[in-house]
Amino acid sequence: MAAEPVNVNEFQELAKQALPKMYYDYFSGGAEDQHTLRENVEAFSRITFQPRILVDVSKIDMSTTVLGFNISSPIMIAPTAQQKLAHPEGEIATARAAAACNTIMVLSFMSTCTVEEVASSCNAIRFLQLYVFKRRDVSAQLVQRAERNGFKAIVLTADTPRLGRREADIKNRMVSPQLKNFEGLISTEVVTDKGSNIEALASGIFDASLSWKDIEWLRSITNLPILIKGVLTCEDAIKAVEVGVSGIVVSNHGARQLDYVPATISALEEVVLAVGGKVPVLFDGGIRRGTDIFKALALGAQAVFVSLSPPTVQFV
Ligand SMILES: Cc1cc2nc3c(=O)[nH]c(=O)nc-3n(C[C@H](O)[C@H](O)[C@H](O)COP(=O)(O)O)c2cc1C
Ligand SMILES: CC(C)CC(=O)C(=O)O
Repeated sequence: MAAEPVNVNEFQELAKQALPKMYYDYFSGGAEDQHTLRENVEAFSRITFQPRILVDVSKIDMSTTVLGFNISSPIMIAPTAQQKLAHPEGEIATARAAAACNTIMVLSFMSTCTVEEVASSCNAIRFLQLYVFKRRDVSAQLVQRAERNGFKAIVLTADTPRLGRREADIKNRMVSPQLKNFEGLISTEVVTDKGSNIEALASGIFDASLSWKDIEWLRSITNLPILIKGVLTCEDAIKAVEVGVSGIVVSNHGARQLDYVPATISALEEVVLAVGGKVPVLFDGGIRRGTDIFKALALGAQAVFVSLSPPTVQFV
């Protein structure tokens, strides 16, 4: 029998063997040259520690609080779309994992299980990630369904006016299934014989005109706290605080959007300094080990998101 995997990279290798190439490439790939994809991981390896010795570490409490919710450790689950492509139980299995770990799951707006299915599957603390569609009424309906079903916050993804150019998806003609959340509302089943169907889907339905003024619109349709995901600069961090968001997520979307943006760990400190403790700063991108999380916390993140790409989804 093969030895048990002992780290995320080894899980990823197993996922590569288990998944159809089209899906593995979708889950693991980045945009264009994948420069930022590599940098997200490599920038962590350039940060080293100055350890102090003879400190009593016999009792460790890793629990923390995010938006008033106590979680067992500063590790939350990032929104990742279409999880049933990796495992038949999809986002329900992820929610159960979040509940078992006593942490927060952010459900992707483009999930394969509905908000109702996820809500009734377990008592995990759930936030909903939001994409704003050209059909604003569809986005609004989903936000309101999430609110009715006990979701606790909205995480507005602000780095995806169009989908990043993911060349593996173009070559594979990546397909996009009909997403159950939108049945009867809008079709997500795009069929194009050219390139990535998922890219065609995003350019067809995502509202590329989304801008700062729309935070006001979002506030008008929900009472939930709003976090903004995709901040990489002090300028945008200051704006986010000015428009009154409840939290900021430093993220480059796992390097799947604009290539050649900085590794997120390189952008974290300037955002933390600009925010000055006014709202919590969360972080994702390139985390593969506990020491990566320690580095993000040391640079001022309140907690991190890890993405459940195939490594974990397939084998939890
Ligand atoms: C397969 C996959 C799907 C994703 N889907 C979404 C999504 O639907 N919404 C979103 O805001 N971010 C999405 N992301 C980005 C993640 O939330 C997160 O920002 C990123 O994966 C963190 O980087 P990491 O993968 O290196 O941990 C996705 C990432 C992956 C890998
Ligand atoms: C369906 C996609 C728009 C989901 C996403 O955000 C991603 O694949 O990065």
